[in-house]
Amino acid sequence: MSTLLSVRNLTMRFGGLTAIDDLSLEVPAGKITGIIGPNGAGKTTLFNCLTGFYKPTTGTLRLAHPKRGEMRLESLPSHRVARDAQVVRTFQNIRLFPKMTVLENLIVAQHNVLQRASKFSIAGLFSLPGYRQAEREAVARAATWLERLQLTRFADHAAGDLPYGTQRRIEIARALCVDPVLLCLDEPAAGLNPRESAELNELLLYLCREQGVAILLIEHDMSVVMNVSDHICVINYGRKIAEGAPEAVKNDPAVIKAYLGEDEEEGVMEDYTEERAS
Ligand SMILES: Nc1ncnc2c1ncn2[C@@H]1O[C@H](COP(=O)(O)OP(=O)(O)OP(=O)(O)O)[C@@H](O)[C@H]1O
Repeated sequence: MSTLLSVRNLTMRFGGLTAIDDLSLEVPAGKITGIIGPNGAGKTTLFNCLTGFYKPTTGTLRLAHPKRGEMRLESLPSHRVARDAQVVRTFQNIRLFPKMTVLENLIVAQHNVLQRASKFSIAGLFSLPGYRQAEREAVARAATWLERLQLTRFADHAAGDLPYGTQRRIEIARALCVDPVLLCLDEPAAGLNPRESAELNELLLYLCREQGVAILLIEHDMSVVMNVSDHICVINYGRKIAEGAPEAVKNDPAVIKAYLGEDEEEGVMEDYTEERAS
């Protein structure tokens, strides 16, 4: 499988604090790559560097865009990372527009396409045919993803009135509306109950296996990350301490030590995984 994203020697400093420390990793196309690590390890900072929220102190982020060729994410502003590189993220905290309907949330996400079609207001203002066509396509794209994610029945509900697990699913549907080349999910299982976590597993596997979406997944819930990831990269204090298949990573002494401290026995990570899964 070809490399989609290549992170090389990434460092991000905030004053005297080094949140990411010379990190290198490869993200393959069409696979799920898990990023795990204890609190404060630098996981979200990595996403912030990838998506243009932070400009890395040093290092390169090369995206092999299937249509545009190589793109250097570290030099793009955040709106261009989403619009041109099609690297899209969700956040730890749900950021839907709670009073808008689910369908409206998914249409707003396509504002780049609609704005272009509106010729920056004039065509939109007069509802010219090109703009109406773009609007129809935006609604159709939203309806497709709502159906694929089994959310159609909620299309006209206010997003903020829906259960937490459903809102998380809507956030993912919204991100999918911009046809991501790489979908970055920041703790999508946070706040979900075990049934919702199991449904999330199915959804992530469906997106990857059936829709070919490459996913970069930050997750603390081991019942999700260990079950769906093809490859896991473990970071601690901004440095990569292990990587590999889930089975290898969860038995890695450096990972067990990072999560549970010096004195724990091997295999506790496995117990932890099973405990979270049950
Ligand atoms: N804008 C910022 N200014 C200063 N320090 C920051 C900033 N953003 C992150 N940090 C620090 O960088 C380190 C890594 O934080 P980050 O949020 O990336 O960790 P994380 O692995 O995502 O943690 P968690 O699992 O708790 O979400 C932390 O020490 C954090 O306080």
